[in-house]
Amino acid sequence: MNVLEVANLQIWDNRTNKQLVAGSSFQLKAGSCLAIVGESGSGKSLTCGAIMRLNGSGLRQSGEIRFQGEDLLALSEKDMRQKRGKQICLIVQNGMRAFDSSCVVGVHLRETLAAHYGWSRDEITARMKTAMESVMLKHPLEIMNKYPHQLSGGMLQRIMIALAIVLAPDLIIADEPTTALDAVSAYEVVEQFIALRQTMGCSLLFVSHDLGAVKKIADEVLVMKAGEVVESGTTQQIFAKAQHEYTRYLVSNKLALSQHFSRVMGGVAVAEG
Ligand SMILES: Nc1ncnc2c1ncn2[C@@H]1O[C@H](COP(=O)(O)OP(=O)(O)OP(=O)(O)O)[C@@H](O)[C@H]1O
Repeated sequence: MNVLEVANLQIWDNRTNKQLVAGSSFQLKAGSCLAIVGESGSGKSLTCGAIMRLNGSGLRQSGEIRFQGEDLLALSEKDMRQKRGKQICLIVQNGMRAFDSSCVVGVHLRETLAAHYGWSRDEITARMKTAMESVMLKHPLEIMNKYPHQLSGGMLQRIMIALAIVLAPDLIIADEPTTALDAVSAYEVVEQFIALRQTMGCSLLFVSHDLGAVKKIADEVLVMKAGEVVESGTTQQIFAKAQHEYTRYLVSNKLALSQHFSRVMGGVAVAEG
């Protein structure tokens, strides 16, 4: 069964009328991980934004986006708000921007969880503490009392993953979750995503430039170029027998990055065909 079905998604810039995503279609099977790869500007984030219905009013879109069979584009904004977080959780590239810089992270976590669940403050804190410990964040209570700028990018990403663990959504969309991190933090965050899938069995849409991480985590890969899907297939097919010239170019050009990733992982040659 597919948890997500996107059919003929098209996105335009209202101001210039330029088409930014040109009719992409793909499916994500329940419990599996689909990675979207492609160079900067290929439409990956806009695709995530379209699913979450978070692209701004300067953009318009057409097509069909079905989540567990339900047409997301037909939902009222109120119903869509209920889906965000609790059923579909978005983890973005820059943890610093995801949190309100004017308050300690615990406030954001409590507000998010209180909006979806009728838990008391103590229960929320206890659940967050357990989840934060499970993603290797030491001293969670102290962390919850810190402002975002007092924490590293890797810590903020792990806090978002911990929040996702507590929210227990059916689908996690991770839009370049490791791009802003150093190699060691990126490795740790990818490990946490792998653990998350194993423990929660949730589906994952994983957008990344890091083909080493993609090879490690994804079951299937969608390759985007200039707003179009140029190829899709199993991770094995994409890395070993890519059909499209652009995919082969991406795989070979990202080799350096992947090898860096593999060094951090202790010598596993993740980028090998
Ligand atoms: N709000 C917007 N208004 C107009 N154009 C936009 C808007 N957001 C993105 N674009 C343009 O749409 C194209 C696709 O952008 P998108 O952010 O989806 O790329 P991406 O593949 O996620 O890139 P990156 O890997 O750099 O994040 C780009 O050319 C970008 O400049």
